[in-house]
Amino acid sequence: MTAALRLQAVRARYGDRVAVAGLTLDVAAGEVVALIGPNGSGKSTTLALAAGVMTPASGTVTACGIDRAADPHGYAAKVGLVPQDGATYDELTAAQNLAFFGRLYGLGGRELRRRVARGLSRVGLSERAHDRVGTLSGGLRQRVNLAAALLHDPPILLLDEPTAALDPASRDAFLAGLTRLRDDGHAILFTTHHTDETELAADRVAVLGAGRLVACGRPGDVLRPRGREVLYARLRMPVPRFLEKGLRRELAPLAELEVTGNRLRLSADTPENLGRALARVLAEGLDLDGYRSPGGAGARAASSEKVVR
Ligand SMILES: Nc1ncnc2c1ncn2[C@@H]1O[C@H](COP(=O)(O)OP(=O)(O)OP(=O)(O)O)[C@@H](O)[C@H]1O
Repeated sequence: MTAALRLQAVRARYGDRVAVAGLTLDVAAGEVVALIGPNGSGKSTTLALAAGVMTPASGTVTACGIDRAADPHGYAAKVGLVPQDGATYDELTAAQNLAFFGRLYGLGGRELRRRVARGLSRVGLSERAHDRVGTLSGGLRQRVNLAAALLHDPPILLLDEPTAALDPASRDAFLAGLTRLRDDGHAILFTTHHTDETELAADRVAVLGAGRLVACGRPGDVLRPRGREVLYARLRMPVPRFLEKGLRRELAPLAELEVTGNRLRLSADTPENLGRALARVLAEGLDLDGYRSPGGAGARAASSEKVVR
């Protein structure tokens, strides 16, 4: 695969503090790469470098073959950024926000109106075009941010913790939207603190530690301890805290259970133990909407007969 975004031996510092210490990373067209790492490991700085809003101390950054140092305007046309705190104005409507960003890219008149309408439709917000962004839910606001980043049709999309403020259902919908953009051929780099998101939405995960790439590969290979089986399921109803605690204790000999919002994650050392643990979860009366094993064949309907032998 040819790289759409290429960071080569990039270093960046704030004063004396080195934030990125010689990073080489490619993202191909039609690929989603998740950037993870502890606080302060250089994720946001890497995105700022990739977005062309920060100049590296050394190394090169190219987007679709355009060198950011040689042609900053040409480079900017190739990348769209959704910053960590969003970029939209609460007092403006969704359409006014997009028009504002369009003008920054030199668009105007009929072409601007066309792009704004298309941008809103692309993220499913045509109906809310004239609502002030401050009145929208976090998930809808994030979709306006996404439409703003895509207004100039960049082939490369960069997102800094795009799901941090979203509830689990909005997060799933947002990640599904990223997958669609990936399937349309976009190269996508996003940062996250949630490893389950990398398994669900990313083709590769890049792990940063102190500004260096410490691991890079398929999420299952990089993040899952060898030989460990993982399964995700969506719950139709939240699990009461006391039940979650009791279940976690009961499952401990077989599997580890994690519940985040309406998402449940089970991991075990063998497929058999994973199946037994899932059977216990179902026997407990937990209503699952669907389950998915990242290494497996994808989403299937939840049903005890299918998995418990
Ligand atoms: N504006 C700044 N001025 C000085 N130092 C900074 C600045 N921004 C970041 N740093 C430092 O650079 C390093 C990398 O920070 P960065 O924000 O890129 O990490 P991060 O992995 O995104 O962290 P987080 O997960 O907390 O968002 C850290 O040591 C941080 O303290």
